[in-house]
Amino acid sequence: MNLTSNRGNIIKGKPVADKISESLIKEVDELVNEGITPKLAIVRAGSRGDDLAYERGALKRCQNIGIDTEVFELPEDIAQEEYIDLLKKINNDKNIHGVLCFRPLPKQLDEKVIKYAICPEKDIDCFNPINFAKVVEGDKSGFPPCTAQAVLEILKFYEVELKGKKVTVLGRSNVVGKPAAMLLLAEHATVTICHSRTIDLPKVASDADILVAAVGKAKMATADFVKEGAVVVDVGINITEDGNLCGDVDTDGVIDKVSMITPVPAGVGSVTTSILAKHVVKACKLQNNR
Ligand SMILES: NC(=O)C1=CN([C@@H]2O[C@H](COP(=O)(O)OP(=O)(O)OC[C@H]3O[C@@H](n4cnc5c(N)ncnc54)[C@H](OP(=O)(O)O)[C@@H]3O)[C@@H](O)[C@H]2O)C=CC1
Ligand SMILES: Nc1nc(=O)c2c([nH]1)NC[C@@H]1CN(c3ccc(C(=O)N[C@@H](CCC(=O)O)C(=O)O)cc3)C=[N+]21
Repeated sequence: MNLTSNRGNIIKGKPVADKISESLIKEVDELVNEGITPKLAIVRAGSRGDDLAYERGALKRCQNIGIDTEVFELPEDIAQEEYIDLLKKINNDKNIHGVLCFRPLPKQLDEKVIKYAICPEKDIDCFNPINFAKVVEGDKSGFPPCTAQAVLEILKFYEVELKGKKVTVLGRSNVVGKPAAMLLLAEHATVTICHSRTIDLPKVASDADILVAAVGKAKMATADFVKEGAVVVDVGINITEDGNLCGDVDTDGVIDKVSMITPVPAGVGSVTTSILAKHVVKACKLQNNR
């Protein structure tokens, strides 16, 4: 990538997402010609705002690529047995190749039980521990969480060297922080993971060549979190008082220090949905021995 200056480059998700979509359109075309249409099932209990935002983006992306979708909308107070019965039905449905269960689950549902109910072959957002273990082992045959994978795809697209680089990940959730750290480790980065109990966050963060913020606290990472010339990937999606989206990084405050930074919106979020689509196509091909 030809960057015009070595400071303050905003690296957008769209070119990364477009490149992935373009090759998926061709792959889906070939499958459809053979009578196979990849299909994604989305399981949503209740109507949380961030689930709906992801759902809208995912449906639009799949539609553009030619992937079928079906949303299973459940009441927020759905009983555990019913939720598991639905997953069993999806597991047995040959026309559905991938399933996305929005997380966190409503509190009456026991994640420790439900995560085993999705068969690993259709588990395209890494809910089942089998797929999570593969991420930790560096086994690429599974499905890492789409957002964690999106972080990697952006860094690769913009040719950011990872080997031997110091990377700090802010956040250790199973959906984003922890798997992103494992994927970066597999690329031979030296990874530090921070969380709410980390002492002197700015010091640990500002030691990094690459900073990944996945905390869920609007503009928390200020200029003192960032080393001169660092690359910053802002995963956070926070809704501000005026209804706009903002990241976990105080972009205005850090822009003059960084070499590259992903924006919010139009950064990691737009790549996440294209990875989701990529995983559905991969699952579909594996299930059809392609
Ligand atoms: N771009 C995209 O496509 C996506 C974006 N997101 C966004 O990414 C962000 C993170 O999501 P997710 O991982 O699900 O969030 P979680 O709430 O599950 O995890 C947040 C993590 O941040 C840590 N944390 C919270 N507050 C602090 C603090 N003050 N200092 C240091 N660490 C802190 C927590 O630490 P501890 O473990 O100690 O509690 C936890 O590990 C959110 O903004 C979410 O909206 C999520 C999915 C997709
Ligand atoms: N199993 C699971 N995996 C998730 O990754 C997951 C989840 N559950 N539950 C909900 C949260 C929240 N989340 C969002 C993703 C994109 C947008 C979003 O706004 N996306 C815009 C783009 C935003 C941008 O441009 O940055 C779009 O796709 O058009 C919002 C929220 C995922 N999550």
